[in-house]
Order: sequence, then structure tokens, then C-alpha cells
Amino acid sequence: MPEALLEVEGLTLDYHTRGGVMRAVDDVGFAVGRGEALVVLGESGCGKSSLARALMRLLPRNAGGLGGRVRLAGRELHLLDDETFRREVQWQGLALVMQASMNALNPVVKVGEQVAEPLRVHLGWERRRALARAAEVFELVGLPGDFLRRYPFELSGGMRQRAVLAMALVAEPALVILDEPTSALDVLTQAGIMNALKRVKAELGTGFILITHDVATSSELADRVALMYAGQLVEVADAETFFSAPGHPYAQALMASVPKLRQRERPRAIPGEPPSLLDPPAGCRFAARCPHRFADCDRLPPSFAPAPRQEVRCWLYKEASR
Ligand SMILES: Nc1ncnc2c1ncn2[C@@H]1O[C@H](COP(=O)(O)OP(=O)(O)OP(=O)(O)O)[C@@H](O)[C@H]1O
Repeated sequence: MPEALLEVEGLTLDYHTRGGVMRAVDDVGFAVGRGEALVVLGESGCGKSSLARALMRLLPRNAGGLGGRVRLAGRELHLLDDETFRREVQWQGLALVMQASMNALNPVVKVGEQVAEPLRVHLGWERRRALARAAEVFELVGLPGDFLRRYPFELSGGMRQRAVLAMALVAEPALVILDEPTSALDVLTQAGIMNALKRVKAELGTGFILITHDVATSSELADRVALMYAGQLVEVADAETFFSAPGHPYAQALMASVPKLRQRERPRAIPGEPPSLLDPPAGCRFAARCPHRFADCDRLPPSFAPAPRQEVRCWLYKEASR
């Protein structure tokens, strides 16, 4: 991995619900190198958006128990108060493109003004300079400069998504978190957005955390993959290793569930359901669905077995490394 840009250790986030306290992000740790794209992959409800919210401190009212250490370019973000975090880290350090944010653009404000807003409001740039910078970023993400003067309803879904991406990039953050950036779009539009992201990555050296449930999308941009299951990471590996030789039984099952061209075997669904985050099992969270389950899996939670290119949270690997 290149020099670490973002280092996350022991990140946790709880929600207070009627049914009790739910730990949606449980002891999550990973690193993202400079200019690197880490894909956080996992099925719906496993805690991916909660992870993004925890990193950006954009928490709903019923959230609590935000814990862990987050370092960005060596700066200890967890030691900052909220006010300093918003002023000094949001937009310039870390920026987030939230799920469905292309539908959250203000309908009565021209797109260019909205994209320039982080520069004007957070960095105090005057309007003309901010709009000129917005025009540069528009071009970078593949939007014609004259679209600055359009209203959101005059743009297609893909164009609006590019505009939201431009807004995240406008203050040149070191790292952008993208939560399901293409899930509401058709495949051609998705491909266009992924190409725009590749271009930004190559030209600006921006780091990315791309959150998705879609294996095909993830393989487009990923340098490394972090696979999430029931609130925890279960595998962190470089992309090539993950896609060619997934280690965790859940990773293997996930890859086997993806249809592939010219494959004789049918895609296999993963039987069963993930456990409730309100009452997760004491041992491995995937044990109930795992074809390789043995006695230890139900009794004790596995920790990560470290390996240079692939870390796996599974007793099979712990046993092997003993
Ligand atoms: N504000 C909240 N209050 C209570 N529970 C919540 C809240 N937000 C999310 N959850 C629950 O936390 C768990 C993780 O949700 P999260 O949205 O982070 O998952 P996800 O992997 O991003 O899924 P999706 O892709 O469907 O959004 C889920 O069980 C969800 O129902």
C-alpha cells in the first residue's frame, strides 16, 4: 500500500432503537493509501452507510457510542471537537457523496452555485472565483461548463450524479467517500461515472472509499477491498487477490453468487440471513450460513489472521496459522 492517508482503528457506532442498542459498526479498522481506492463491499444492512456517517460525523439523533481512532494524513481526527472537524476536515480533508444525494440538490438553485457552495461557505472564497473553480471541476467530471447555469431538473440522473461528485471534489479533499454512487443509474451511465472517477483518481491523486453492494461496480475502481458482514469487516485484501481468490467463506459465497459470462455453473445464492445486529451471535457472525463451520466458530469470535495481501477474520485461517 502507498503511504497511509486514512487510518481507522476500532471504529464503532451504535443506534438506540426500541429493541435496544444496535451496534451497526463494530470494531472496524482499515487504512487507505494516498491516491488509493478502497471498496467497502457488503450486502444491504451490514453497516456500510453507518461507517460513512461515523467517519464524517454525520449522525442521526439516535446514534451513540461513536468510538475509535481516525487519522487523516497523520492528524488525529478523533481528538477534534465537532466544530473544528466541520471547519477544518469536512470538504477539504474528507468529503462524502451520500446515497441518493443526486436527488437532494436544491431544485431552485442553479447547479453551479451549489457546487461552488463549499468554497464560498467553508473557505470564504468570493463568488466569481468559486464559480471558476466549479467550472474546472465540472470539466474534470465530464460536465460541460455551461451546465453551471442550469437547474437540477434540467439535468439527467447521471449528470446530477456528476454534479454531486463535482461538489465533493471542489475543495480538493484528500479523500472522498462515495456511498452507492451509481446504484440508481442504468449500466451505461454507471460506466460513465466510473470512468469519471478513474480520471479524477489519476489526475488529482484523490483517495476514495467506494461503498457498494455491487461486486461488478466495485471491481472497476478498487485497489483494495474491505468486505463487511453484520457490522464487522471480515476480509481486507488487495483487489486482485480478493476477486481471484477470496479468502473468507462469506467472500467466497458472495463471489459464487455473482453471475459470470461463459460460466457453466449457475450463480449460487447464499442460504439464510445475516444475524440481527441487536443480538449478534457470540462466535463468528457468518457461522450459521457457513459451509465450513466447526465447533470454535459458534463459541468464539474470530480475529483477523494477518497476511501480506489478504487479512481474513475466520477460524479456518487462525487454525492454519497456529
Ligand atoms: N438511524 C437509525 N436508527 C436505527 N437503526 C438504523 C439507523 N440507520 C441504520 N440503522 C440500521 O443499522 C444497520 C446498518 O444500516 P446501514 O444503512 O449502515 O447499512 P448499509 O450496509 O449501508 O445498507 P444499505 O445499503 O441498505 O443502506 C441496519 O440494520 C439498519 O436498519
